Amino acid sequence: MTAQIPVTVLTGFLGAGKTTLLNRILTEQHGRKYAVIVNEFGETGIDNELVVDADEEIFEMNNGCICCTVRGDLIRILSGLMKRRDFDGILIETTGMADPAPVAQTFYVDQEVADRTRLDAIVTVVDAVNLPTHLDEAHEAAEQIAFADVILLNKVDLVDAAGLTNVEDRIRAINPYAGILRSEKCGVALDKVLGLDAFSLERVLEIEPDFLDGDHDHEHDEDITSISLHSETPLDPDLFNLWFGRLLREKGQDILRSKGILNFAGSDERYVIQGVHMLMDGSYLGPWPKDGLRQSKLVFIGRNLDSMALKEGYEACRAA
Ligand SMILES: Nc1nc2c(ncn2[C@@H]2O[C@H](COP(=O)(O)OP(=O)(O)OP(=O)(O)O)[C@@H](O)[C@H]2O)c(=O)[nH]1
Repeated sequence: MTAQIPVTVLTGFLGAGKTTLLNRILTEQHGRKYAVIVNEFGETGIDNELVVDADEEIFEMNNGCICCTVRGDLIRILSGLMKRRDFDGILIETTGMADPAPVAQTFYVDQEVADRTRLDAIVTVVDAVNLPTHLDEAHEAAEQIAFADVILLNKVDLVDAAGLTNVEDRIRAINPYAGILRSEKCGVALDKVLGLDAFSLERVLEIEPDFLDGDHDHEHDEDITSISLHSETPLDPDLFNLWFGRLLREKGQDILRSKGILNFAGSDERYVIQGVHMLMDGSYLGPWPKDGLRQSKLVFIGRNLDSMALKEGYEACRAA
């Protein structure tokens, strides 16, 4: 019998640091090759462009949540990968809104996948700043912690010691078993997150006795939606930063996550903008492809999103 390929699921709420961890894994010298599957909540894929340009092939699954409508896609991608086997492991980055249970279920209830792969661990990245709010407002945040084999308590640079203890207490109340590693920018030794052989079916059955029954009945917070904006006209960087900064200051409670790749007038590089609630961050990512279209794309995920106002605000940032 051929060895089962280990699969690591990277999960965690919107903006916690999953792509940061994925990039860390892909850039570090470990001599292993990974197939990477990235799933996003918004219909416009941004993450595949934010994942470092490593040798690894990236399979993108957009327009739906990995735990719901696109599970068939996941099985298809996994089946295709199984035929090749030219890699040592599979990494799956879920959307920030995913419930990890049905993702884990795929590795047990689909026979072909179950025979050829082995769920090594569910690694949950936690945003030390926003976890308390996320736990109060979205049940997915608690599910991601409950199913974790390892938890990265990330963004420790932004929270004081008392705040970190408080967040750790909340994590422990949901999952007393998983190891908690404190991190800044997901800077942990990779042997603490990969090759752990940590996923335990028994523990999962304790949390969810019908885990092996196939269909997983779960609901998402219907209030959380996404809006994607696109344009080919270059944007004025000053106008954009002014608008975006004010938007997050005023609506950052409701705008849980924002991210984009922008075509700024006067620059040949792609500009990446990142927002997690009110915190924003931006940097140049490298040149646009030589003969490709320079299309800006911006995605908002949150509650009560006013698509008209967002569209108008964005369009007003066009360079003259
Ligand atoms: N200050 C600080 N910022 C961080 C840290 N880790 C990640 N970030 C920033 O947080 C933002 C979100 O990080 P990502 O890695 O894209 O988060 P994600 O979980 O992949 O986000 P989604 O996939 O959209 O849910 C980015 O701007 C990161 O640079 C950290 O430890 N400290």
